[in-house]
Amino acid sequence: MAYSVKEMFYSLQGEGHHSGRPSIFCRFAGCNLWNGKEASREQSVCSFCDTDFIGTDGQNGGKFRTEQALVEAIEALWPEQAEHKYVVFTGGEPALQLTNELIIALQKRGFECAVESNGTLPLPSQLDWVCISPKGSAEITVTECDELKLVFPQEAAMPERFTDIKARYRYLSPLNDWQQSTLIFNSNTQATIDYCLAHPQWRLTLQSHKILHID
Ligand SMILES: C[S@@+](CC[C@H](N)C(=O)[O-])C[C@H]1O[C@@H](n2cnc3c(N)ncnc32)[C@H](O)[C@@H]1O
Ligand SMILES: Nc1nc2[nH]cc(C(=O)O)c2c(=O)[nH]1
Ligand code: SF4
Ligand SMILES: [Mg+2]
Repeated sequence: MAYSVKEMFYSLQGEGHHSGRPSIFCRFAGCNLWNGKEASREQSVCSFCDTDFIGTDGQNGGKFRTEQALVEAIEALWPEQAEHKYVVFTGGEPALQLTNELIIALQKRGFECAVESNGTLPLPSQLDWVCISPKGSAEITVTECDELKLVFPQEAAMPERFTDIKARYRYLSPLNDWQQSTLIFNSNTQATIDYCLAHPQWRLTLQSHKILHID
């Protein structure tokens, strides 16, 4: 199986349950809910995406023709000799490309494998951590996850719609301006705080990498 990767980098997980954890991000190209072009953003099912996932031209990006080639490129980004290896597959929508073969090959090299997915497509069974982030009116087909991380508020995807999804943790992440790489306190942040206080099964998470100005 060949993989199209927009970019790969080593940083701290900025969002959700593993916030602060050193992680390699492997960002696959392409998404099923938006083609990535500004001209079609408004007509898309997902219209607030903050990420460029078109093509393979980002840092450490490229076309990887085999699992082995991608495994080696990921391994090369982890600090030498260090343990607690962790890779987060994101995108774009990683479910379009991610396979158990890739995950198992990385696990053999000592990596835990996590995914950030919109939850509309089936995911490989061997993942160590599954984070689902529902988008607008898109139907969620994943029924169980480790972490449900909902961008808030979304008219067609309010938290009550997802009570049937089994999740170890439920987070609300304030909707941020996709044109801004800095996190600024705004009315969405306040609305998220208010919703969590009134519905304590939900916890606040912030895109902390946008506060810290790291990748
Ligand atoms: C770019 S997406 C890629 C993974 C997958 N397609 C998804 O949507 O979960 C990575 C994460 O960024 C979040 N995200 C994207 N745009 C955002 C925005 N404008 N404000 C807050 N979170 C955003 C998504 O909800 C998701 O949790
Ligand atoms: N630091 C950092 N944390 C992240 N968590 C999820 C991200 C993503 O774009 O999927 C992301 C990202 O792009 N950077
Ligand atoms: S589903 Fe994820 S990658 Fe696709 S457009 Fe929405 S936020 Fe971006
Ligand atoms: Mg991001």
